[in-house]
Amino acid sequence: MSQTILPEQVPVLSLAGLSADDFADALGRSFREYGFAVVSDHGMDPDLIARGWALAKAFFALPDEAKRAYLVPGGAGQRGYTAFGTEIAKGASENDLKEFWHVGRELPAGHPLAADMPPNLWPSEIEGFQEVFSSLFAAFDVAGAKILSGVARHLGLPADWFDAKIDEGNSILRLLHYPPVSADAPGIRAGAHEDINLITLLLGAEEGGLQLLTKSGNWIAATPPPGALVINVGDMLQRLTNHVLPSTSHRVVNPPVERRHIPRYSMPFFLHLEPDVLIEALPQCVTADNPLREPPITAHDYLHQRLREIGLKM
Ligand SMILES: O=C(O)CCC(=O)C(=O)O
Ligand SMILES: [Fe+2]
Repeated sequence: MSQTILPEQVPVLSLAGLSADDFADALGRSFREYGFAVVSDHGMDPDLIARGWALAKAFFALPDEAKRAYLVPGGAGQRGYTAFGTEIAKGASENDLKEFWHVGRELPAGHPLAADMPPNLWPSEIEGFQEVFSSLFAAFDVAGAKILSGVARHLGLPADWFDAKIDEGNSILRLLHYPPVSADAPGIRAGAHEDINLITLLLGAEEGGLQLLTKSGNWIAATPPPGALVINVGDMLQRLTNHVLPSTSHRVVNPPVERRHIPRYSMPFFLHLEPDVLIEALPQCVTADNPLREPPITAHDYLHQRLREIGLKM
């Protein structure tokens, strides 16, 4: 496989600037070709996002010992803090050069899905953290539902087809910090992997380093305009569409030597189905040319199988 980085780019689509049908069409084409789409004018409040960046930076600047107070033993990294060097891409030999914080969906006490969605932790050192990231979680939920409505239209489904399946989905907002890298650092910031969930909406990729693997086997850089979302198909949507929409390998490479002192921050929202939803290939995606690839599985069972593979669950 070639390691050359080609100048090819995933096109930028304006969510506000296109009609619902045109957006669905352009999104579907981008997802089929790249498993990725770059979406501007997504409606998320830029001031809220700016506050989120400031608070994420403040949290990661805390001493290690303070951050480690928010590790959740046995929690499979699903809430609170995961320390530098814990996660490893499936099949990789080096652990990733990153630390992160996870915010999940807040459910009322006694909710039937509480076993799947434990309460969040909030760092008491950082004022406003809970308020800002709860609001950002809600904003990602809204943006994600709009994107999935486009996916539904593209697949010939009713525009609201996903709504009831994601309303209380086990989605996760991840605040990522890739610290400065030493000149001789082994490995890369995040090894090549595919995301487990339905779709991922990512802020912060304008910082550089994110690359995706094209169908022809070349790595290309994701280069969104400032503030745009980089959105990718995860394994669950790939499975639901019988691989018509591909879950594409991506990675975060180390910066060139002269930029290695610069940390990188990003914010992916892993949009999940509700745990009991059965992921079963859509009939319109199973054809003579593309026979059924994988059997049905619930979102819950699939997630836990995958968490074991990436070192977050024993
Ligand atoms: O930080 C990035 O740009 C990508 C992060 C990512 O792919 C992930 O956390 O799954
Ligand atoms: Fe990813």
